[in-house]
Amino acid sequence: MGATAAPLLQLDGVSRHFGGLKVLQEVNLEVPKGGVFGLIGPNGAGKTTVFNLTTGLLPTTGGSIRFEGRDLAGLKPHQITRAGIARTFQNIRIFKEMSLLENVMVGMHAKLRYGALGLLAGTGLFRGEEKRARDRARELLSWVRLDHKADDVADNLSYGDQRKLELARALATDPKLLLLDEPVAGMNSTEKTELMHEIRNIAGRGYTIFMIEHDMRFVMGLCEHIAVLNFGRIIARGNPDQIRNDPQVIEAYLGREEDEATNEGVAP
Ligand SMILES: Nc1ncnc2c1ncn2[C@@H]1O[C@H](COP(=O)(O)OP(=O)(O)OP(=O)(O)O)[C@@H](O)[C@H]1O
Repeated sequence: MGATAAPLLQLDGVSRHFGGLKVLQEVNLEVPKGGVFGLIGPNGAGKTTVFNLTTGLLPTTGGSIRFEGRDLAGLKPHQITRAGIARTFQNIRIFKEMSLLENVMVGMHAKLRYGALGLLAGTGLFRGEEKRARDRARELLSWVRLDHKADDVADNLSYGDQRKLELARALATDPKLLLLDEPVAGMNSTEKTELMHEIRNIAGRGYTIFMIEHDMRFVMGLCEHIAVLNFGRIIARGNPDQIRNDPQVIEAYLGREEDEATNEGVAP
C-alpha cells in the first residue's frame, strides 16, 4: 500500500455534551483533501454540532479538531474562516434587502484589507480593490448560475436560489474546505440536479466539500466518502456502496418511525 495523504480535516476523539446530554461521543473523522465528503445520520444525531465545533461556534467537551494539521482549539470563528474553512447554515442567513452581488461581497470581508462596508460604500479610495471584488463576486455567482441575477434584491429569489447564494457567499471567503449544511433542503428535483452538477464543478476546481444532507439520492450521487453518525457516534464509513449495504446503517435508518424511514431511507 502507498502512503496516504494527511487528511485536510481530522476529528480525533471529539465529544460535546450539553449538560447531561452527550450529543457527540469520541467522534473520529477524517475528511481527505479534495472531493465531496458526506455526513449523514438520523435527525438529532449530532451532525450540525460537528459543523458548529469545526467552525468554532462551540467549544468541544473533549478531543481535538485539526485542519491542515493545525489544532483549531481556542480559535474564534473568524480566525477559522481565515484559516480556510467556510460554511452554510441549515436556516438560510442572507441579507434579503441587499443585491446578490452585495451579499457575496460581504462574504469577502474576511480577506479584504478595507472591509466590506468600505467596499459597499464605494467611496473611491479603494476602487481597484472594489472592482476586483465585484468581478470575483460575479464569477462566484456564475458558478451557481446566478450571475444573471447579480443586481437583483436577494429577497426576490426562490428558496433554492437563496441556498445557492449562501454557497457563493461562503466561497467568497476563499476557503479550502466548504461545509454545506443540508444544501438541497427545500429544493425541487430540477434544482437538486443542477446543484449536484455545480457542486461537482466546484470540487473540480480544487475545493474540498464536507456536506450534511438527508437526501440520499443526492449524497450517494455526489460523495466519494460518507460517514454515518447515529446518537453521537460514527457507526460507519465508506463509499456509497459500502454505506448502502452496511447492516448498522440500515438498522439506524429502518429502526425509526416509518414515515421518516420512507422519506430518508438509505436506498436511493
Ligand atoms: N446549543 C445547544 N444546546 C443544547 N442542545 C443542543 C445544542 N445544539 C444541539 N443540541 C442538541 O444536540 C442534539 C443534536 O443536534 P444536531 O443539530 O447536531 O443534530 P443533527 O444531526 O444536525 O440533526 P438534524 O438532522 O435534525 O439537523 C439535539 O438533541 C439538539 O437538541
